[in-house]
Amino acid sequence: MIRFENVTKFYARTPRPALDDVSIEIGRGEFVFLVGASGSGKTSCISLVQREERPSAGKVFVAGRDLSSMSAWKVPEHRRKLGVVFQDFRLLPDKTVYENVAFALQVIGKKRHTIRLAVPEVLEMVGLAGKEKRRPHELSGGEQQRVAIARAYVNRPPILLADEPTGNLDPTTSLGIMRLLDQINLTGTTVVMATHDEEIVNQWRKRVIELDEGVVVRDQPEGIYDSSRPARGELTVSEA
Ligand SMILES: Nc1ncnc2c1ncn2[C@@H]1O[C@H](COP(=O)(O)OP(=O)(O)OP(=O)(O)O)[C@@H](O)[C@H]1O
Repeated sequence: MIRFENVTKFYARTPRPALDDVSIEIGRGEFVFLVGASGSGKTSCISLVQREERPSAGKVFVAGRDLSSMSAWKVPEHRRKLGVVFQDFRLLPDKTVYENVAFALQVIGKKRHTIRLAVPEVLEMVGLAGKEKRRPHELSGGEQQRVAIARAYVNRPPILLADEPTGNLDPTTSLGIMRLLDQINLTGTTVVMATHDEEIVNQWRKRVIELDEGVVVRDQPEGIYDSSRPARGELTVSEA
């Protein structure tokens, strides 16, 4: 579903690469935690999958398509295969919960009757039925993240990318968000979650890919994460 082939990413005016010869393969329906210290390259991986960035060397494939040879006009279609969730929710502050989610369908030209059916269904799924008319500032952080997940998932993309989705939330609220992402994964959606959240990673025991200074230092099924342990040089990449 997602394949990185020897991907190196340099940003302008930086001495070392953000990603250094990264090769990863993530299959359809997998749930993967992408872990590593701040600056290790997690967000860069997510940006490459979205084709917000392009590799300096190597290739990124998503759903069989080589993103480097994809023409610009095909990029919006590519992005429709992805739902994306961020640490800071990124909701439209003047729109209601319903409108925030509906907007994601309006911009891709979905018909009104489709929107009227899909939005309540996804809001029910994320546990926000009854809160359709609230604006983001009238919701808790956890509820705002649920709106963001509803917006990312309403078009049922085959891939959901989540960049530190629990980064602004307390542990109990984080657990609820993680349960929701797990539930989405159980519908067959591939989920890639970048996180520092040791508690979540260690509790859920899913595949863990660890980055350290842009290098994959660990790829482990049912892995754990200990951020206090120096990653590079102490661990080897297993054939997962
Ligand atoms: N647009 C950019 N321009 C220049 N350097 C960048 C850019 N984006 C990221 N970097 C650098 O690339 C490296 C990897 O950053 P990245 O954001 O991918 O890491 P991360 O693991 O997601 O970190 P965090 O957990 O803090 O979000 C860092 O050294 C960062 O400073």
